[in-house]
Amino acid sequence: MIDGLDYWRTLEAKQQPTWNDRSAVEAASAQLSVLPPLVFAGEVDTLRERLATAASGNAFLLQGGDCAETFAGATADQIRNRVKTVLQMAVVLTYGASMPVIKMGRMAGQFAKPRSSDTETRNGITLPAYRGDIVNGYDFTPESRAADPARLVAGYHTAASTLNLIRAFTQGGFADLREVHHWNKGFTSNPANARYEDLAREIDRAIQFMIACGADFEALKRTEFYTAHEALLFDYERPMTRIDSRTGTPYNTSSHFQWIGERTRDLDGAHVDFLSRIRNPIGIKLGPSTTPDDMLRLIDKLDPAREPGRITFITRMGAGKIRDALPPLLEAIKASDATPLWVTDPMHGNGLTTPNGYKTRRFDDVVDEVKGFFEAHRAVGTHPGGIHVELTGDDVTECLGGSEHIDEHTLESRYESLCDPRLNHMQSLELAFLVAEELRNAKQ
Ligand SMILES: O=C[C@H](O)[C@H](O)COP(=O)(O)O
Ligand SMILES: C=C(OP(=O)(O)O)C(=O)O
Ligand SMILES: [Mn+2]
Repeated sequence: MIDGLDYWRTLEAKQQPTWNDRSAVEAASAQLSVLPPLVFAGEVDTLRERLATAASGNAFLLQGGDCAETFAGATADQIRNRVKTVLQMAVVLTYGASMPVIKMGRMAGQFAKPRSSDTETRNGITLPAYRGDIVNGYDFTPESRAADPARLVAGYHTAASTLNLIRAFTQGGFADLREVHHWNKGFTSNPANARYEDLAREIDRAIQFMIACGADFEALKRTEFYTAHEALLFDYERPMTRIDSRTGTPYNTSSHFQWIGERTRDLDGAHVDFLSRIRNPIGIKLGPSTTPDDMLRLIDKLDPAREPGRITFITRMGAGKIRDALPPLLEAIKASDATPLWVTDPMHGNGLTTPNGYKTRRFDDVVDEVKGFFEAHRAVGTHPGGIHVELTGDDVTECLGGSEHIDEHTLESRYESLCDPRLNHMQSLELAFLVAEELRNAKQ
């Protein structure tokens, strides 16, 4: 009989690749199962406590990173730029919220993608869809698009080196608050961002005040930084799940936090069952069709003990729908004994394809969904606890609008994402300033 951590094997597992060589997959999984864990269970417990603080209205979660990390993109420059962007956003949000901001990258493991279609057709030729670097290659050839089990182990090593650099940056002095603030001054001194100058000046005064008071800036040279990805691919997530020697309970050591995607959150499906059995804090994406009943049943299955910090709902409703779709869910939670953390993903409900063929999103729609999220929480009296965005620290042109006024034509110049469009460095900072304003209003 199969039970416990392997019970998912008896259930429907959606969005898995078609591997042609099952024995090679089993060999790769066996190899992964004896490689060192990427995170320590004690760090995961600390994160759960931090998220509990956010769920109770006393902290804010920032999750950001690529839609699909790539092996080629795991360079020092690109990792640094992403970490830097998250740190820059976090300073602005900390000030706006007057609360600690929990920093979390969609990094060091965000390699597997669910797709709307199993195949892609170009010029009459049909091949398997790209499912992320941990499964197959992006090049449109039969060889590259075939699922390759060797990529499972390559994914682990890429995650390990990415995480190593993240730890070095965030513990070794790169995260120094004064330095991060200095970078933000560079952003607001650009005339295109003059609108945010006042807020930047206020933050500046706050830091000068801290310096004058003799605040301990040594401690502010380091920061906690957590990793997260969608727990999609069983042949990676299962072997990375280990029994913690301290407590005898299972932790998925591939990252601190994993989430279940909108396409795989079926109550009776394999993903929900597997994640119900691990100790990590978990996220669940909720799209606009989610009913209060779906949501409450997910809580019963994934958090029967109602443990603070265990569940984060990441809503991705779309700017046009959030104001109608979110309040009934918030009301249902208010009337229950559950205390999830609420986070907005203003990206995945706002996709569109331009006539020239680019998958994109409008910056204005992203901002509008964030505003709708705050409005819904204000109306119901619940805590808008975080934001989840697809971003990069590079100057790509993938989302329309923002202070650089990226238009359909400009998308062609630097569109690099292999899956969904990301906010670029400037757009990410601009969003952070706008969210900081919302947080300030929410407090008033
Ligand atoms: O990142 C999310 C999904 O993988 C993505 O939105 C699916 O995109 P598709 O509709 O192009 O498959
Ligand atoms: C696949 C994703 O989102 P969702 O499951 O919300 O569509 C994602 O976060 O990249
Ligand atoms: Mn995506």
